[in-house]
Amino acid sequence: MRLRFTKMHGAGNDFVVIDATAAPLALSPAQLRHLGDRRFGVGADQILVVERPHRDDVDFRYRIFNGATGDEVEQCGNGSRCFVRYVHDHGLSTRNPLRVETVNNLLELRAQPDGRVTVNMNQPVFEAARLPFDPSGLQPTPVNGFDFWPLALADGVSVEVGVVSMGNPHAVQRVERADTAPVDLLGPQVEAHARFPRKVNAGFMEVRSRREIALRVFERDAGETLACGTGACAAVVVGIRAGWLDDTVDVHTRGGLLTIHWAGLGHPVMMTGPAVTVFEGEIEL
Ligand SMILES: N[C@@H](CCC[C@H](N)C(=O)O)C(=O)O
Repeated sequence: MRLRFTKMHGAGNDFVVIDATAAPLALSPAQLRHLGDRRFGVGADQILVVERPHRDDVDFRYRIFNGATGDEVEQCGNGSRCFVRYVHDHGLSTRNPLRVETVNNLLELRAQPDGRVTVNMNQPVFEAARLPFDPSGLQPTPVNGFDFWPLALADGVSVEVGVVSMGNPHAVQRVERADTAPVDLLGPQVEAHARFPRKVNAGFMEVRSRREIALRVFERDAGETLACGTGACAAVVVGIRAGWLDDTVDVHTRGGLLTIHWAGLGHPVMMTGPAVTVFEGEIEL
């Protein structure tokens, strides 16, 4: 099968985007991994598939697969911005804002005049069972009334994480400096920690001021990426709940800048950032 694709990125978190609006497309995990493979395929952190919606009140459905495993995941912040750019650039819709369903959510996305995209990422979810996260027997450390949970890692190391779901699970720890944080060492241990039965995205947040953080994320089934949109939302939410951050925060990732706004409990998280097309192509699968 010959497949047309578009290579895109949002702050360096990169995607292969495929149009399945004309006809249904069922790619196998092996085909998805091939698309994600940086040496033998195209190369991408995630594969995004644009489909017709299953319900009347939204414009599209979009599905997300981690490129390294081919497994479907619930949410991808940077991908959702690229999805809007893709749909507009390929003439699939001129609507703005667009409403889109993901496997477990409904998002509203708005292309901005400056080329960036703003996404209503919905409200963060803190219930442990919904991540899922198993806190049984653990003693949390409350910071400003928000719980940080101790995670025992190898060699007697323990880290304290704030846990939150942005549709997908996140565990965020505060570090002195993001650039020297031991992401390679601790990221895989947090990601696969037994307390997270479906694994977790591991965030390392440096608070630079009340309006600025630096963030690195070791993504579930992807390794460290240059940016993680849901990770940026999760880190800012945790920082606001802990009393460290104001409601609008610039998040510096290794691949670019994202701006996150959250007015607090009961409000959705708004994420603004870039969405860029790199090239288009065809591949034999
Ligand atoms: N890059 C993404 C998140 C992609 C999914 C993640 N790896 C997971 O498994 O939950 C983003 O920008 O949010």
